[in-house]
Amino acid sequence: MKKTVKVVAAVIENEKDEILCALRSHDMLIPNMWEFPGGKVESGEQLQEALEREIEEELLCTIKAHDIINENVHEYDTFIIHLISIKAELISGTPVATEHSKLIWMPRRNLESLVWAPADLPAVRDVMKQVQA
Ligand SMILES: Nc1nc2c([nH]c(=O)n2[C@H]2C[C@H](O)[C@@H](COP(=O)(O)OP(=O)(O)OP(=O)(O)O)O2)c(=O)[nH]1
Repeated sequence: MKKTVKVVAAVIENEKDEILCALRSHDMLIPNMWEFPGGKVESGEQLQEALEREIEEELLCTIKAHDIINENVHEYDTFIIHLISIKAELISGTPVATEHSKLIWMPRRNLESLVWAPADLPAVRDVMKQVQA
């Protein structure tokens, strides 16, 4: 039976209506695909708490995690992912790619031009549909 992993991912927007996108490096699982940065939820952790920790560890900046935008269960060849994409706000610092090969701020309307990890596509569509408040 395939293992299911619970992953939280941050949809961080800047003041120019651009979204932070991260390119998985060639030596990561699901290599060379774009994702919303984040990682696995540890046992006993709240979703928002897990996301804030992962971003601090991976991007060396502080975010505040808000509401869930999309939840998607996707079956990869070797595991099943329960991906929870969460709206988040940059509180301090500048995101730095410590594990990813690249970070970019992408205008919301252009998100679909990137090659996303397959599990992310429903979240990407939802993010593109959201209009600026
Ligand atoms: N972070 C993140 N992972 C994603 C996304 N879409 C997607 O399929 N994944 C997959 C890739 C990985 O197999 C898994 C998350 O693993 P990870 O390597 O980012 O998480 P982690 O930092 O907690 O992992 P680890 O190094 O502790 O093993 O989920 C996404 O948008 N964000």
